[in-house]
Amino acid sequence: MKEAGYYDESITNGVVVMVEPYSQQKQIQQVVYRILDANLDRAREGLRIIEEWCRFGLNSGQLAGECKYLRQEVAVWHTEELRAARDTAGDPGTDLSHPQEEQRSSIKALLQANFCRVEEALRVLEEYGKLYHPKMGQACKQMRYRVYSLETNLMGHQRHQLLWRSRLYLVTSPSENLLPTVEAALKGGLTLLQYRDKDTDDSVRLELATKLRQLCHSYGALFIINDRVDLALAVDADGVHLGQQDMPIATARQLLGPQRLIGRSTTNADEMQKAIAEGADYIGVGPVYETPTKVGKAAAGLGYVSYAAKNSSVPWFAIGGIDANNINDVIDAGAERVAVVRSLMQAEQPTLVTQYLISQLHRIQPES
Ligand SMILES: Cc1ncc(COP(=O)(O)OP(=O)(O)O)c(N)n1
Ligand SMILES: Cc1nc(C(=O)O)sc1CCOP(=O)(O)O
Ligand SMILES: [Mg+2]
Repeated sequence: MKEAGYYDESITNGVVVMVEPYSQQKQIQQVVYRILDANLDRAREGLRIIEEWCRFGLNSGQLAGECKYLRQEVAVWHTEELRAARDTAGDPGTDLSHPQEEQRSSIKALLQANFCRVEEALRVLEEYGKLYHPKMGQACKQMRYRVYSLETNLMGHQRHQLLWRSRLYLVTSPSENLLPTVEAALKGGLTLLQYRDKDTDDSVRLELATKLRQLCHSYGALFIINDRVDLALAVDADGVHLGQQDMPIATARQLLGPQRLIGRSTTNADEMQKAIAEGADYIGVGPVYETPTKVGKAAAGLGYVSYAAKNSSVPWFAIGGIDANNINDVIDAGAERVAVVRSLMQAEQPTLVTQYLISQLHRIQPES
């Protein structure tokens, strides 16, 4: 590669520009080379960490392939002269680490930290690369945008995988013990929570939703907001649950983007087909039994559960009046997933009830 020519000229168009003596030019060049070398390494390492999760955690050849492609694109710029500039012993940065780098609360946090690392490294490469090769800045900029897309796709993929794996869905009701109850359920293996509160001030909703999102994500669980797309965006929730009277799915999708989850309540076959056609990521199927939590809504019954078992192409959750006593009837009707409010919000031992409900949902389905 040609040496950086920026330091060579003393007069350009009759204007005197700053010139460093040759020895200083060389020194500056070495510094630029070291910056490029360090950040090329950083970008590749971060991509490799993300790639391993795509490959072994998500089993996604497509996402892993994109990581590998980006790693190889980065490697093209890692020339011998840049590697030769490395001086690890003389680098004061090798001992510097932030406490947050020493602990990761979840895979999501680990991935996000590494995406940040790759994106930052590419930004550095974009700027300093302009001093090295006329095409390096532009190439790194394009890679950075590809990494942004990869991040969006991967996070969406993660959410969908966890949604499919989730058997039990806790929908909250207002409670003095909201956070401890939710945490107890998370300890029991809950991976999907919906914050539902029809009568509280928005300031309180915002505060509680923020805390619940943090709590859920620290346990690697998905966090959904009932009814309110604006609140879901404000607290960076994983998605929103919309009933038949709530916002149309298409409008919510426009606001939330393709990667967040949208659930829809359904009570009959027509509503189910419409919700799926409109792009719902999952559906609620109920009420299976009449319930005081949703006063005035007639039961759809176990017949609708059986219909859903045969016809739904998206994950669906039987909901309404389900508890430890009748869950096996609902499972026998074909349900693999259920959503509950009172069974957990009013449980004396939410961890144990969560474990019990999940264990029943994992039992082998009877032959039909
Ligand atoms: C999982 C799940 N299923 C159904 C509902 C009910 O939604 P909706 O009909 O909009 O009623 P409200 O919950 O808003 O009163 C739900 N929330 N979650
Ligand atoms: C919020 C909700 N939606 C329903 C529906 O059928 O759409 S039933 C329901 C309440 C479920 O509460 P519990 O588990 O306490 O019976
Ligand atoms: Mg609603």
